[in-house]
Amino acid sequence: MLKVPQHQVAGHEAGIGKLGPLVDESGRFYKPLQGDERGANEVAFYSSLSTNSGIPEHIQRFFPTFYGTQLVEASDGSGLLPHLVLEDLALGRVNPSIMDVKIGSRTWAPEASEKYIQKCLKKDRESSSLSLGFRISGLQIYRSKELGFWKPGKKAAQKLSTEKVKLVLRRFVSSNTLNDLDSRPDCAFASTVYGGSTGILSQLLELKSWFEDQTIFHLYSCSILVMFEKELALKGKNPGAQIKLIDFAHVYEGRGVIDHYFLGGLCSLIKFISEILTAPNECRIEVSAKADQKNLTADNGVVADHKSHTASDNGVVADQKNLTVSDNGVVVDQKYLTNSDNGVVADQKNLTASNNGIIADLKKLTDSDNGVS
Ligand SMILES: O=P(O)(O)O[C@@H]1[C@@H](OP(=O)(O)O)[C@H](OP(=O)(O)O)[C@H](O)[C@H](OP(=O)(O)O)[C@H]1OP(=O)(O)O
Ligand SMILES: Nc1ncnc2c1ncn2[C@@H]1O[C@H](COP(=O)(O)OP(=O)(O)O)[C@@H](O)[C@H]1O
Repeated sequence: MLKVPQHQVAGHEAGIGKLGPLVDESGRFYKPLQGDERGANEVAFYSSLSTNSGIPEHIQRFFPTFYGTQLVEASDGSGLLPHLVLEDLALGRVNPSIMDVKIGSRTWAPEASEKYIQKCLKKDRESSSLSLGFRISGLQIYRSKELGFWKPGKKAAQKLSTEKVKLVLRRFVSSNTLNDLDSRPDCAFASTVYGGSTGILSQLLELKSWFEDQTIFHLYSCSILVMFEKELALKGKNPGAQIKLIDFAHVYEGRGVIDHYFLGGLCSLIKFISEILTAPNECRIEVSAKADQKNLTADNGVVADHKSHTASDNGVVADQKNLTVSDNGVVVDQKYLTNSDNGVVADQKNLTASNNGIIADLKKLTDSDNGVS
């Protein structure tokens, strides 16, 4: 018997007349295949995963197990429809706190249609994607038996300001999680959930080290699902802190190029989580938009990371140089985010001269979005 997942925090939801994922009791998660290339993309990605020698075993564990596709009764009542059959990541968790973090400052693949790009660009601008390199697509934080979960609506979660996103990363591991965002989070579970050799930070760092090398895939609009169980943490037990990569409808071939969008967003997330571990009590709640932006520009992690790559001279630099001259747009995009008032124009002129598809992207970003400074 298939039912609606109890702990879904983002994405399309099953309901009356609504197509969304379903779960069974044996621990399988059925995600309906989108009829267009998104469904085909995701199947192709999962099908290639286990046999792809470029993905080491210790990285394979970050993906849900894939059990193929199956025709099942769709949740919207439209009859039998092919679904991806995946491991149900919430199986065995009683009251999990879950956060869906969509990684990347840009969430559309290069092949996307103009209409789809506009839709994504709007969401990227209106969320923290453009400024932080990631956004919270949805979340639930377990509070207590009496209070249940704090689960802001999907749209509300996505519209959180950059400061609020940082605050939510703290609330996620706090014991004083009331409904309002004004209370100062105590970060009581930061060290057990984010920290330690098996904690979230350590897992994110492992993923990062792979993304520093891998050039097989570019994962647009992919999410990191972050999970743990507060009740276990309270009992002094292992809280089951875990990250998993999900949503591969917009995977694109890497063609020998580093996935800078994903890597940049991942570094940014790592930076904020590291900060929580090093300074769990330093929580600035009120910061003016301008100060916030300054802070991001100077200290956003995406930038810092690129700086450190540059300084470390480890091949990424050469890569970035190639990317710049080969009109890839990634580096320029980073520049755009970093120094919107310098250098970018020259670069964009070069790019425009080369007249490829990426220029159009940059134009969109430039013409209509030069308020990011
Ligand atoms: O339609 P919406 O507004 O729910 O958008 C979906 C997004 O939900 P959101 O509201 O941004 O959380 C949804 O985002 P999340 O997975 O929820 O982060 C996807 O971006 C989805 O696109 P696709 O199926 O991956 O191509 C988006 O679906 P499409 O409408 O583009 O198919
Ligand atoms: N394998 C899984 N097991 C459990 N929950 C999942 C799994 N995959 C996704 N989810 C839940 O469903 C949500 C949406 O998943 P996603 O693949 O992004 O769908 P969509 O393409 O509709 O956006 C996630 O935020 C998560 O809560």
